[in-house]
Amino acid sequence: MTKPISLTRYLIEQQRQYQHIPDQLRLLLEVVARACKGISHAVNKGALGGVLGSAGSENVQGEVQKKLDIIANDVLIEANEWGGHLAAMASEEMEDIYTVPKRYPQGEYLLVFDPLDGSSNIDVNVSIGTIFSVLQKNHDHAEVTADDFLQPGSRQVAAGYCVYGPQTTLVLTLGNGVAMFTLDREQGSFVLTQENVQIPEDTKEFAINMSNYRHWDEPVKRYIDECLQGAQGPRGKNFNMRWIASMVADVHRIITRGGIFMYPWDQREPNKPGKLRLLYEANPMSWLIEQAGGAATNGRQRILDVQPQSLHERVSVVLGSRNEVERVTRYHLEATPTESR
Ligand SMILES: O=P(O)(O)OC[C@H]1O[C@](O)(COP(=O)(O)O)[C@@H](O)[C@@H]1O
Ligand SMILES: [Mg+2]
Ligand SMILES: [Mg+2]
Repeated sequence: MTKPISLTRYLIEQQRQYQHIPDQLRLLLEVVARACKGISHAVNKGALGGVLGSAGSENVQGEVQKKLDIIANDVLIEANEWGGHLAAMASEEMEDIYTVPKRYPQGEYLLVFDPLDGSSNIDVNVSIGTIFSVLQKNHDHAEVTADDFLQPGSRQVAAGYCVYGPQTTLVLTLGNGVAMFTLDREQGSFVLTQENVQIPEDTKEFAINMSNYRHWDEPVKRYIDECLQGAQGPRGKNFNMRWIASMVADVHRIITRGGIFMYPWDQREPNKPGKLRLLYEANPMSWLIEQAGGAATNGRQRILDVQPQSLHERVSVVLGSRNEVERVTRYHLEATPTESR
């Protein structure tokens, strides 16, 4: 039997193979993985650990915070602030950025995260996760501000997520493909379980919240209508549907067996481009998807090319199997402006 490869060993081998991975970045990723292990333990305790239910507060987006949203946020901050790898952090659960206190050594990276994705699934024991992205700090700025985080996703230096499901799985890219690690609870370490992950170009499975159908733009309705017509319709094949309502779990399925995921703009909040957040959710997931051979757009443009204007900016998301994402994007570009934003 071949010896299991730990996350640490994988990262060191990546460093040897690709000279551009600095020690600070490797150590930072190990700390993030350790924090995810801590969050995984908290999630596993569930009602026994008193971690379920609402925290009785709201985040900056006006969403009710669950206890685990706050626990996961605290675990990530506490694990990362003293290590010397980071200059600042930004989180879906915090209105402002968190700069590393001056009593700790200052690093050159910025860490961005959705500490607990899929909050509505916490109390019902359905898969949830942590999404993270690493950016480089601007060396010309003595003090880090929120503006330093407003970098397009194409400038990420690492991105990943950890899904807390039947298994705890960490999925990571440093720009050289996608690798998956499964948490071995007996050893307490993440073990490499798949390398060079590839998403099939075609699929018969779509993921979208169908209850919003009446609020969508025409191009999205057109795409879904055609899927629903199945073998009798223009696509000439039957489609299956899945919607877990945890982006991390839906994306994990797509990375594992293909599919398309959409959370498009809709009329419920016409002034917002979508529900999902560009920095914490869309950018890291889009980079992972592209690194696995898939595609990710906002319906018109590659998500990784979108220049963020604010920390908590939202974006429409279409990602997954390349040929399906290209079709949805074409439907948007072919539509007249009034039919599509
Ligand atoms: O409940 P809806 O509208 O289907 O939204 C589900 C989406 O919202 C999210 O839960 C948003 O993430 P948070 O739980 O981090 O706010 C996504 O994970 C998921 O894809
Ligand atoms: Mg989320
Ligand atoms: Mg969240």
